[in-house]
Amino acid sequence: MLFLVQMKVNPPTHLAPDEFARIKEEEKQRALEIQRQGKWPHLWRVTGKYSNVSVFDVDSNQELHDLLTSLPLFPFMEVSVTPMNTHPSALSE
Ligand SMILES: O=C(O)CC1=CCC(=O)O1
Repeated sequence: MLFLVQMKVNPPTHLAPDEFARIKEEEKQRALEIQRQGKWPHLWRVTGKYSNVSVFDVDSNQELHDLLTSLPLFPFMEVSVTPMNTHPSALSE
């Protein structure tokens, strides 16, 4: 199942900068782990914004929820999820 996921990061104001830097490094390592598992095939920065556009390839809504909530930055992000189907006019999936 493919999902378009958009994540907007809202950096916390109550954390010291080095603490937030540590969380961002943990986020990177967790994101790399999920990508290596083949569950996160696309991750793009939205130009000019602290935001990304991603595609997740998972087996269920629950699996996507579990992956997203496992991200260390999850408490500091607004996340929107759009389920996707193959388009009938698409040349390839
Ligand atoms: O910086 C972001 O867009 C948030 C994020 C998601 C995965 C990652 O490594 O950073």
